This record gives sequence, C-alpha cells and structure tokens, in this order.
Amino acid sequence: MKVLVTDPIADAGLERLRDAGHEVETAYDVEGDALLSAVSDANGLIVRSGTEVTEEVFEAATDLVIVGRAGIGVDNIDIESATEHGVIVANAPEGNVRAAAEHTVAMMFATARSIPQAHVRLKGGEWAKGDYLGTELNGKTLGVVGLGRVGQEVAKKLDSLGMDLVAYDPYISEDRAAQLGAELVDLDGCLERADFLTVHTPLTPETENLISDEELAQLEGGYLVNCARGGVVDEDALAAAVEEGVLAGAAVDVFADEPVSPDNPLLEVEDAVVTPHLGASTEAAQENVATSTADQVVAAFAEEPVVNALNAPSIDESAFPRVEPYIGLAETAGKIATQLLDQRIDSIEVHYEGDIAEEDVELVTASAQKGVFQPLEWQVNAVNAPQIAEERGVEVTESKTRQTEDFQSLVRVTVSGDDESISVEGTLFAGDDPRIVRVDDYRIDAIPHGHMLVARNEDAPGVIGFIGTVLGDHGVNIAGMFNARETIGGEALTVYTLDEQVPDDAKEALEADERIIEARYIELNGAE
Ligand SMILES: NC(=O)c1ccc[n+]([C@@H]2O[C@H](COP(=O)([O-])OP(=O)(O)OC[C@H]3O[C@@H](n4cnc5c(N)ncnc54)[C@H](O)[C@@H]3O)[C@@H](O)[C@H]2O)c1
Ligand SMILES: O=C(O)[C@H](O)COP(=O)(O)O
Repeated sequence: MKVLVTDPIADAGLERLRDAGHEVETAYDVEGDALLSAVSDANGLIVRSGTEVTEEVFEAATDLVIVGRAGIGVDNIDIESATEHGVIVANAPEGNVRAAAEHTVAMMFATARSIPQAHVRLKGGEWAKGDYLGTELNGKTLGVVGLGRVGQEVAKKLDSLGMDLVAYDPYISEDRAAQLGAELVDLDGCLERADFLTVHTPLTPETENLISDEELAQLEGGYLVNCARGGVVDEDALAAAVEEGVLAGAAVDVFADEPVSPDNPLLEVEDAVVTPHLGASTEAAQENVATSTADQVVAAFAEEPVVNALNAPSIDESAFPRVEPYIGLAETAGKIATQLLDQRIDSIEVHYEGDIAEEDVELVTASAQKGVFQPLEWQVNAVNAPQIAEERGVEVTESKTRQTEDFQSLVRVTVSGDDESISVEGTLFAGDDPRIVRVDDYRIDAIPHGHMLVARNEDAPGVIGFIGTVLGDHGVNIAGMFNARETIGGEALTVYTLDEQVPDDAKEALEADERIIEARYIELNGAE
C-alpha cells in the first residue's frame, strides 16, 4: 500500500509504515493540484494541521482507505466527505495532550510575567527591570473553557500551582469537574469569575468565535490564553481588547489562518504573546502521535480495528478476534438477502443469538449493511454503509438474545421491502467456518461460495436433476447442493453453490420449466 505524508511527522512513524511493508512518500507543503495529483494513487494519507483535506481531495483519492491525523484537531479534514467516500479518519487523541497542556501553562506564565517582551528588550541591550510588574497565578481563578483531555491536564497542573478552578463545558459531568477540583459554571460565570481564561475546545461551527467582544468585556482585567484552535477566539476582538487595556494580556499559539499572515493584528499588540502553533511540538509528543497514527494506518490496511477512528464503527481491540469471523458472515448474509429480495429495501434487521450477542457488534452490523448495499452501490464499506442507509431512509435495527436453539452463535440479516421480507441466517462451524443455515423458513447448510443459485421449486421427482442438467449444459460446475422443503410435494428451496456465474440463458431455461417457481443467481464475489 502507498502512504502519502503531507505534513512532517517523526521518523519513528515513517519507519513503522515501512516496517509493515508499505511504501511511504513524503510531500510536505503540497497543496492545490499538486496535492490532488500526489494523493490520486495513495491508499493512506497522513497529515497534521497543515493540510486541508477537502472533498476535492477525497474525489481525487479514489484508492484512499484512511486519513491519519498525527495529532488531535481534525477541523482541517472534511469528515463528512470522508465518510461519504468510505474513507476512515483517525486521529491520535492522546499523544500530545501533555505537550499541549505544558505549552498552555508556559504561555500563561509568559503573559503573566511578560517574559517574551522582557527577553526581547534585554537581548537588545535594555535592562528594563522597572517596566515589568507581573501577576502571580497562585490564588487567582482559572477559567477553563472545554474541560476535555487538554483542559483537564491544564486544570490539574494549575490546581497544583494554587489556582481556583471554574470550568465551562456543556458536555462534561459535574462529578468529573468536581474530581478535578473545578466548579462547573456557564460561560458567563466562567468569564466573570476568571482572572485567567484558557480555551480548550475543538473548532466547530458551535465554537467558532465563541469568545468575541462581549465575552472579552466580561473577562475585563484578565488574561486570555488560546492554545486550542484559531477561530474559537475572534482575533480582531482579542487584539483590540488587549490593545485598549480591556484585558491585561493574552497568549496565543493558534490562528484562524496558518501560517499566520504578517498583518494579523495580534502580531502588532505588545501585550499579546504569540507562538507559531507549537503546542504539540515536543520530541515525545511528535513520536507518540506519529507512531500511533502509523499503527492505525497499518491496521486499516489489514482490516483490523482502527482504535481512534472518528467515522467508522468502533471495536475494542481485545474483542476483535472474537468478533472478526462474524464480519464476513454478516456481510455474506446481507448480500444473499438483498439479492433474494427483488424490491426497494425499507429496513434491515440484524439479529444476534448466543455468544456473539455478548459482544460489541457495531462493526458486524455495519458489515451486514455493507453486504446489503454492495450489490446496489458503487463504493460501499463498513465506514459509509450506515450513512448510505440513513440517506436512503432505510431503517436499521439491531437485536440480541443470549438464548439460542441449535448453534452456539447465530447472525440473522432480514431485509424488508414494501410487501416482502427475506431472512438469511448464518453461523460459524468450529469457530470460523461460515455456513448459511437458513433462508426464511428453510433450513439449509450451505458453505457460502463465490456464486450461488437459489431456486424455489416444486418438491417433485426429477426437479433437482433437471436443474443440475441445465447448469451442466451451460458449463456451470456445482460445488454443493442443499435442498429443503415445507411438506412432501409442497414448495422446496434448493441452494446450489457454484464455481461459475449462472448465464442468463441458463436462468431463463430454468424458469421456463413450470416446476421452477423462481431461480435467483446470487453473486458473492469474495465475501465468503
Ligand atoms: N496548540 C496545539 O498544538 C494543540 C495541541 C493539542 C490539542 N490542541 C487543540 O486543543 C483542543 C482540545 O483538545 P482535547 O484533546 O482536549 O480535545 P477533547 O475532545 O478531549 O476536549 C474538548 C472538550 O471541549 C468541549 N467542548 C466542545 N464544544 C464545546 C463548547 N461549545 N463549549 C465548551 N466546551 C466544549 C468538549 O465537551 C470536550 O470536553 C483541540 O482543538 C485540539 O486541536 C491544540
Ligand atoms: O490538534 C493538534 O494536535 C495540535 O494542534 C497540533 O497540531 P500540529 O500537529 O499541526 O502541530
């Protein structure tokens, strides 16, 4: 597989990819057409915050399996478009948390004690001791906006420096905040009580310009630190608030447009300390995020769980070996069911019985949906199948029971249309040998194979021989045959597994016989 890396990552990550046998191409700073061309034959793409991964990129990257973000923020990746194109997006949410938190604390000290300003003057030969009277953090109130991984790490560090903590985060529990010694308040409360406000939310439509003129006025006399994302704090408003003395100071590591333009107002303001997005730039953090991202790319290529996938069904790595064999089985059952139901699909039900019902089956259910849609869609996989279902208005339900009658575990996929439903049940013999054991009410025992013929026929002497002769006359070799009937002389279901595809004229010859009610060719193409 080929992996394109468009932002610098640690060598350890590149080595992991090469050690796993993949080709690595680095093309730092490519954009526009050059990026589209570089990505056109890539199976994996690794980026940091410097590459905009837009819909155009996904359109151009027809062989792309995964985009790995060697870091946390994914605001530069169009995840919706990734999902539509069936591409996994995964980040490295833990590797640089400590680095980001330490940088935040450093920036807080830098602004509270005017360290960069004094440094520049001293280097210029000026002993400006009398110009800088700083503020201690000890005994002051820290307001944290966004109490996630980085926010919590910052809170812990500054708690130990004697700060009082208030936090605003609508998605975190009061208990968790209390464990950190923080009082959960609303945004107004946070702004009014904080002496130092630090922002740690992702950039989303909801957080864009979350802090602007009005909010900065509420923080009057305080300091603002943004080491999260440019755009969460309105840069013009912040520059004006510091310049006009509404705020005592600010420290900013991230900008709405990066690399930052020389005429960004924050670069002009003496009491605004700035760094060029250095929060994650430590050796340890870079090695962590690069190796974690590379591991996820390697796992995606091997169709193993991608632990930090943001748009794919999740699965615990330790549970994967137990669940893995059911992924292909559910896909096969879905493929058979959809090809037997000759009408628009309104709903899909995936039912689990026995041991498998104990497991997290999100990925198996997504694979069943993939099987249902694959015969109908151009590019479907377990990443985009649930979205395709939603877009098509297909209702998907999942049910489970520990009880089972005949098998240790069973997966049943039922597809329903306007006035018909088809159920296909599968199990695993000896833990990994897939079998289709029921189609609607007919008990069968079929090893799913590349091609199948499912015939509904009269239970009459000579019918099975007739079908075999027609297939043989058309050069189709029969690998296996299973027959089930309702009653003697009633309707029967005959399932053939075949080595070749059934030509249309063979199907026509079969259906021309009045004893054959219906003959359906099923293509499984490699889903066994
Ligand atoms: N400067 C850097 O180099 C650097 C390094 C690492 C992370 N970051 C950035 O820091 C941010 C946070 O990272 P994290 O790992 O803590 O993420 P996280 O997902 O663990 O935490 C984000 C928190 O923000 C909260 N949140 C979301 N919307 C909110 C809103 N409207 N108001 C208040 N809170 C809201 C969430 O509930 C969550 O608790 C990300 O944007 C990331 O890109 C920057
Ligand atoms: O979101 C992140 O992980 C940080 O902002 C780091 O971004 P970077 O990898 O571009 O330095």
